Amino acid sequence: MPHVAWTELEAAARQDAQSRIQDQFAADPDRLSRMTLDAAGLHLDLSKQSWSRAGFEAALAQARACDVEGRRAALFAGEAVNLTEGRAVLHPALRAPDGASFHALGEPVSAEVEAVRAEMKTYAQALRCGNETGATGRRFEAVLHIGIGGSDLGPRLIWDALRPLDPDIDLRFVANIDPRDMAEALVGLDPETTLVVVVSKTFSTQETLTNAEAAKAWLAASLPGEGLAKHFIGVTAAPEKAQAFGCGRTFAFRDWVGGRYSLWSAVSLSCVLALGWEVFQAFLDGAAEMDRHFLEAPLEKNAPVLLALAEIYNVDGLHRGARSVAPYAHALRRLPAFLQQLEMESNGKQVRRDGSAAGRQTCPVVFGEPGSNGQHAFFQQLHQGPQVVPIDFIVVRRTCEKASATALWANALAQAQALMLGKSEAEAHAELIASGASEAEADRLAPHKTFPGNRPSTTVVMERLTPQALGALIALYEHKTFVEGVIWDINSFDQWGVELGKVLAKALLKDVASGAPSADLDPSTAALLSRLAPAR
Ligand SMILES: O=P(O)(O)OC[C@H]1O[C@H](O)[C@H](O)[C@@H](O)[C@@H]1O
Repeated sequence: MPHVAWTELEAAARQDAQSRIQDQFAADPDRLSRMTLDAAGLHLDLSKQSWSRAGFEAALAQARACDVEGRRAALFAGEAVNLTEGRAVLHPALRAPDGASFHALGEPVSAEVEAVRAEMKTYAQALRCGNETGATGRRFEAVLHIGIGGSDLGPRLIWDALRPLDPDIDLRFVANIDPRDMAEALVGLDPETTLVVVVSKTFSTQETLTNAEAAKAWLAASLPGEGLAKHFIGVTAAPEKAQAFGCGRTFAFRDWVGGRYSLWSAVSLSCVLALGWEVFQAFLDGAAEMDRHFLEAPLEKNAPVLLALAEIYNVDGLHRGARSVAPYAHALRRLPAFLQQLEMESNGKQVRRDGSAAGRQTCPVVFGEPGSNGQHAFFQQLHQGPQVVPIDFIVVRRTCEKASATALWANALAQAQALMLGKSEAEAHAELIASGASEAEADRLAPHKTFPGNRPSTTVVMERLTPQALGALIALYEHKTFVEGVIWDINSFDQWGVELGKVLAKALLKDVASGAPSADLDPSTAALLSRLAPAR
């Protein structure tokens, strides 16, 4: 396909850069109804974005010109959309209801997906009711989940979001190769009642294998050798490697499940064990509902498409290179970290699918913190910094059964309002005078108390943080990421950018082991290495 021009979108954005968001409501009386929608139990409000009606139409035209609908069909049809690795990308198959018929590169996959789901369900039931025990016959009371990147962030998000206050199974996570992570996770655990779930798509990730070995040593110190396998579960696309490591049981998934899209698979087994199958099924159902919406809703009322277009408009039209995300729910505190991997590992690319230079900004830097904590930290920059940073507010109406979350969501709404409206220097001046400041004092302080405003945001609202709502929310961002990749014409499903560092780390470890740094090290790295390497 020839490269699509950006002329109209850029021209519309130049125009919109001259206007203020709040004035768009008067200019276009339908703005609120056109820019709000409901999908899979979530409500989205994109009316505080920077686009005018013409700007939105230009963004929509860009999506059509890039054949978002055709590429979406190719994704769901299991074509090799990950073209640098020749793989299908079929995470929607993992959450589709029983009886679906997905194909990966022409091969049927749904029966296998259902079989693994059934296996997870049976195993979880047996473990939770005490039929599946450890080497000494005691029931499992804790699960230690070892994995990193896509084999960690998703399950951790699910657990934090959905865990009961007082869980009957204690779920701990270890990702970092820093031994401190493992040491903290093991505090208070009893080897006899701990199940270790080693999660790695490749089963060759250095951090995960190192931590798995450490866990093995910890278990071996107190358990009979022959029973060790009962305490090790492998979740991987390379089951033979998990068996060779000593896992007594493995749950498999295929290479058409990308690491950062794998939380719908057995990668979340630990969560299934700790939360029960019903909770996980509801989580899958929420995502499947978002899949249906993504497939069926017209582009102009399609939640992932609109979310993607708002970002495209900010990045490509208005040159905004960062986006913040603020979940106003303590239980969603890991969402920013999850989205960082999902979006930046998917779309942080500089070449098009055909290998030519993208020649433009692609994925913005994504960062965030839960609200309202972030307000007391980096929001200063969002309100008054020279750089405009669009933000997504995730608002949960009721976060807790016992207490009202009104103060929480009122803060979210107020932040979005403040970012959009701002405060002029004249207003700041008048306020200072009204509070008793002298004219000279008001002149001096007013510039410091001025807010430029006109800063865009999207608000996503859910009634409660149910498993369904969480599933829908994550699927919403997955499809948004996909649509952006289509419009930027990049492959969202490889991650070559993480490889070089791994190779160099291996070489440095070799240097340390041999005690002889290789001669071709740059002076800075050589000096740091000699400072850090233990003297021989
Ligand atoms: O699941 P694994 O094979 O252990 O991979 C874990 C993670 O490491 C890799 O370096 C990639 O950056 C991630 O996409 C992946 O999720």
